Amino acid sequence: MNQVKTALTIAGTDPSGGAGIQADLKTFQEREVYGMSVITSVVAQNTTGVEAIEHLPIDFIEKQLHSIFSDIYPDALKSGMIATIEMMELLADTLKDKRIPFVIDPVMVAKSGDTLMEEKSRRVIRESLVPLATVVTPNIPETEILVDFKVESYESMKKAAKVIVHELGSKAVVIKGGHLNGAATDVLYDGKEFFDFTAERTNTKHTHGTGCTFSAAITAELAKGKTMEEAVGISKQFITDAIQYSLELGKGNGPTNHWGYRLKGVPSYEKGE
Ligand SMILES: Nc1ncnc2c1ncn2[C@@H]1O[C@H](COP(=O)(O)OP(=O)(O)O)[C@@H](O)[C@H]1O
Ligand SMILES: Cc1ncc(COP(=O)(O)OP(=O)(O)O)c(N)n1
Repeated sequence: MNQVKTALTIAGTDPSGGAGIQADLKTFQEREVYGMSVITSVVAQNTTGVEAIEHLPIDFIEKQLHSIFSDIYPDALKSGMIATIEMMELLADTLKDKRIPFVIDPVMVAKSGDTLMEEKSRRVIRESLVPLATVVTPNIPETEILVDFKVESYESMKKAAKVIVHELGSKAVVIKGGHLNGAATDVLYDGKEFFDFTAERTNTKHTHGTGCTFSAAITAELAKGKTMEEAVGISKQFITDAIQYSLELGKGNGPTNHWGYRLKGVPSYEKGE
């Protein structure tokens, strides 16, 4: 019997390979699920920033979604760069009756400071997509836009997590602490319990694509049937290793290393410890 699990990413591109669709597909491959992609926007970007963006016509995004769902139905999916209100509405309409894990990485602004989601769409994502999510994975600035208050501490991360689940309607949320100081602590809230995932902060500027890689790993693990707590735990180790062994490529912020975990030998989660 064919046991392979499949995952779909719906996102924008990064021709330099560190973020977006390219990072998602590399992560799916490393996490041993069959990866598929629907492209929303083609982005001319590299390790130094974004040069130009072309959004694909909405009917063409719809055709790509149809190609996937009419043929290889994914076991889980994630969305990344969904820049316009039209794209959000299309996605909400397509996914409303799909009973598979849906991970939303609410990509708004790249680390380079370039805008990846139209300003007016930022609030719309709360009503159109977040209620459909199995888990949302905002970084600190994205969390602040979703909840409308400042998030500067562990306590305010927990307060924001409650708002995202109980008021915005996502089943769970992982608020990523990469933008705060000190240890890199992410907070998972599933509507009942909080779980902390903490790693030592790696002192590097080569963190291009961390959020995409982390959310793609969570998607892959959910596709394999892991619980949310297991999926986030495995993905936290995966992204920590990818940052620790990140690549000094390009002239700006180099990409994370998707095979970083292999450089450490067999990680404990692979040994079933
Ligand atoms: N320098 C770092 N060292 C270790 N982990 C980090 C570092 N920067 C970010 N992370 C982790 O990487 C993941 C992605 O977080 P973040 O960089 O905040 O996302 P985004 O790319 O969306 O801004 C989180 O698990 C976060 O804790
Ligand atoms: C097409 C595309 N999608 C998302 C991002 C943002 O990626 P992220 O993982 O948040 O990392 P940074 O690029 O912000 O370092 C992107 N750049 N491009």
